[in-house]
Amino acid sequence: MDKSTTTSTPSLPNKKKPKLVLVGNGMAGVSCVEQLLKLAPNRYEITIFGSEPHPNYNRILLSSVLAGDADMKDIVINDWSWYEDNHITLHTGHAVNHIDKERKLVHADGGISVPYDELIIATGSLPFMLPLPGADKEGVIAFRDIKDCETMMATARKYKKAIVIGGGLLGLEAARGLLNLNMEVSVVHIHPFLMERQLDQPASLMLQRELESQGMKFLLSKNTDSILGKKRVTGLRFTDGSEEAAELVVMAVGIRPNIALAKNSGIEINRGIVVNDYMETDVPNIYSVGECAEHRGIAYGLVAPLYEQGAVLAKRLSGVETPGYQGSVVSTKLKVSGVNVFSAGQFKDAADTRAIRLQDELDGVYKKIVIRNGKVIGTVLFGDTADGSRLFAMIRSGEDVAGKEKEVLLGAGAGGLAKSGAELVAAMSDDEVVCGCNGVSKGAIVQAIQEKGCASVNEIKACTKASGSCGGCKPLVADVLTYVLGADGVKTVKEGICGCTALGRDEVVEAIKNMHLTTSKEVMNVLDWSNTEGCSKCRPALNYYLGMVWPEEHEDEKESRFVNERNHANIQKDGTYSVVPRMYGGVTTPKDLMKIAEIADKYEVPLVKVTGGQRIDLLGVKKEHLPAMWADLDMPSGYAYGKALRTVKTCVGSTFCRFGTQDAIGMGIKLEKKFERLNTPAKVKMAVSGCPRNCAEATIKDFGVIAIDGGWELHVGGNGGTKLRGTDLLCKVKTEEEVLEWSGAYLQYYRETGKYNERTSEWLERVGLDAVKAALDKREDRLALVERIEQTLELMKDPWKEIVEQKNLNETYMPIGRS
Ligand SMILES: Cc1cc2nc3c(=O)[nH]c(=O)nc-3n(C[C@H](O)[C@H](O)[C@H](O)COP(=O)(O)OP(=O)(O)OC[C@H]3O[C@@H](n4cnc5c(N)ncnc54)[C@H](O)[C@@H]3O)c2cc1C
Ligand SMILES: NC(=O)c1ccc[n+]([C@@H]2O[C@H](COP(=O)([O-])OP(=O)(O)OC[C@H]3O[C@@H](n4cnc5c(N)ncnc54)[C@H](O)[C@@H]3O)[C@@H](O)[C@H]2O)c1
Ligand code: SF4
Ligand code: FES
Repeated sequence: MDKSTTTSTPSLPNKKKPKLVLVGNGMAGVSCVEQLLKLAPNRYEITIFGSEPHPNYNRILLSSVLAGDADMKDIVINDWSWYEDNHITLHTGHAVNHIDKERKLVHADGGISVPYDELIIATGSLPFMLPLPGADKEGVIAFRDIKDCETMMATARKYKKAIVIGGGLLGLEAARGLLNLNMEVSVVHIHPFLMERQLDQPASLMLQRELESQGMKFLLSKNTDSILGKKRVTGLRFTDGSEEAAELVVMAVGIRPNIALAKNSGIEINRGIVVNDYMETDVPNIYSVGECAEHRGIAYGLVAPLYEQGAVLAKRLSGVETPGYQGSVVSTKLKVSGVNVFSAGQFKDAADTRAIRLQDELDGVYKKIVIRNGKVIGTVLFGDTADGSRLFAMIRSGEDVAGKEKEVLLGAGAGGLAKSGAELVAAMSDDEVVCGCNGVSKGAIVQAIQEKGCASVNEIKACTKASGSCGGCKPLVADVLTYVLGADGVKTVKEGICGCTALGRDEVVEAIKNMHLTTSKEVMNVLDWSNTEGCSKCRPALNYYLGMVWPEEHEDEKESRFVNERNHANIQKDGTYSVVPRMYGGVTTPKDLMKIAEIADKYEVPLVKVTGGQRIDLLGVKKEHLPAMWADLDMPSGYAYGKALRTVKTCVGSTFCRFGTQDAIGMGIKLEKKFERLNTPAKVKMAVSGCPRNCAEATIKDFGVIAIDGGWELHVGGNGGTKLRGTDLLCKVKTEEEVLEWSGAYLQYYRETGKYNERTSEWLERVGLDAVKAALDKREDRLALVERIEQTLELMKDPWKEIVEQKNLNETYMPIGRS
């Protein structure tokens, strides 16, 4: 992306045009110029100075570049040609060092001086570097620009151990990126809770648990005292005397408005450059927008308000009337894949506020709204953030919700059933904001689709900018498209399974089959992966696809699995583990119960809990006790951590219940014994009820069996989690053998066509019930699928049995964090 330090394109000679100079070629300043060019295309002769050697790029997406989900070339917002096309003179690699207010001149490094009539200062922020002894050592960096990003990527090729100081948005995104680059990462945070500026304590704890399960390590309530090492950093020492080794230290402890230029030029500053509602400084014809500007005492650090500021200034400079900038309520999302966090407004409790909270620790969902005087003033969402834009719109509009506060929190889920994306969009008002970064409403997107013919997310981006910054609103933009055009009208734009490839799931699986690829390395080489090591998204997916296509030849690549699967145990929030033995159909015996009790006692298990899946969870187990506990238990693993069959819940059925028409327990045990250990694209839950009263809740399971007079109903695609979905009826059968045949064929069809990480509820929505019925309708097709699943099932082994049968338990067992 680097070109030369200076690209100078003389603008069209026009003496009458006033000269506009922009200092800072970043997101806020250039966005203001873009708007100005739209409002008054030929009004100014424009010059832009940027101290970085790049054209205008999307700083936000540096996190995605680091994580391997985007390429440097993807993050350019305005390429070199944009400046030329708009007759803008661009000086890159040249910092402006002084403003001569009297003579209206800017002076830049390299002896360049340029006169101005109007001047915009948009110099952004500087990362705050803790002034610690040793902070100047090699390997101690910030995360702010392309250079930092490149340094991290190069460091990861040579070194193994990184520490990120600061558990805020930036620190966590940096940490996730470094993990993807195969570094071991510890995050040092001064507070006891992560992202304390954006989250309350419960959400913060859930976030920590999720990130720990991804392999991140946290050192909380830690204050760094000094940076160790000679020339290069070797570690950190903390004020409590403890030390931690590191070969790379990334400081992400906040930012400071970059006001040096304004300060040395005599422009009024406080924390930032002080501006009024029209973004004017105290000096005539000098304005400021972006992170360097301080408006009504606030210097913002997110793009949405900065773009609003730019829009106001563009109007001011083009003579379009504007009420001025009134300040912004901000919302944030963390850009870490697999983690949904949203927070907006004033979400902390105060004496004059009341909050409603909903916490579901099983599915990892937390929702909170804060109410003052009948109005929503803040929200925190974890796990399920679908209601974020609706709640944010309420906060911004100040709508009176007195009396219906609970409805507001439960939102789309109220009344029990989750709504589809298109239904959610239908319920949104036209002025509700879909893209927070760019302030694009549902109405504006609908207009772009209906009036400008946009038929894909990319075309909408080009037209409205929606989804062009952090990208977090892409799914919602896609939902608006589907809502307006219907699924058939939407252009399918090819998207790869991750940032390492443009190939989609089906193409990758086809290539694995046709080219007989049996290892991830082979797939990545042959299919030209851009990142030869793969990333956290494609590695586990490839491991699954390879195992599905070549059950015998493919050797499970343990290092590609997520940490819980790698360790055959669920890590808990306090760093301990849970042990869940299988209990087929929820049935146990006094002997097994006594054994479990003895073991719980022997290993001082702090909590013994009966789970929703009808088994017993031993919680709070120390890692070093795991192998011995499993050896003592001598019971099969319940796979409570895996993308595999979890449980088969049963009711008592005809064995004891007077309503029962069939043996639900017996059927459930058969199913569980048949499919235990089977790898599936995502977790699978089953249930069997002995009559249509359905006490085992089979209609919210991936595969539900309900006894009816003379047979069984087979239900599919249910989900009782965050996105509640009732099952669809697949078929009715007469015998238990038929239940086993249909369930085997159904599961294998899901295994062969599902995307990795896609639950059956999502898969069924995507492929359609009719397609599934058609695939299973003919007996010969069903038997072919059953044959393939049988081949796989024959090869499955109990992981803990294997581990405990090894001579040296602790050596064989792979601790968290090591592969
Ligand atoms: C990794 C990362 C991820 C982020 N993710 C998000 C996110 O998800 N959502 C969100 O809303 N925000 C996010 N942000 C914050 C967002 O990027 C900033 O708010 C935004 O870039 C600020 O824009 P700006 O124009 O004010 O400053 P900048 O984009 O920093 O631009 C300022 C430019 O001015 C140049 N400059 C400085 N001084 C001079 C000078 N004297 N002469 C010439 N040029 C000069 C600088 O080199 C810089 O290029 C993220 C930031 C980072 C670093
Ligand atoms: N997804 C996003 O929206 C996103 C992503 C990245 C960056 N950003 C923006 O970039 C800017 C910088 O982000 P940031 O996370 O550095 O800023 P921040 O101020 O939000 O967070 C800094 C964190 O560092 C912690 N901290 C401070 N001193 C510390 C110390 N000595 N040791 C350990 N921890 C310490 C603080 O408690 C705080 O939580 C912010 O404006 C942020 O909004 C946004
Ligand atoms: S589903 Fe029917 S058989 Fe099973 S427990 Fe309930 S009432 Fe009894
Ligand atoms: S919300 Fe960030 S790009 Fe739309």
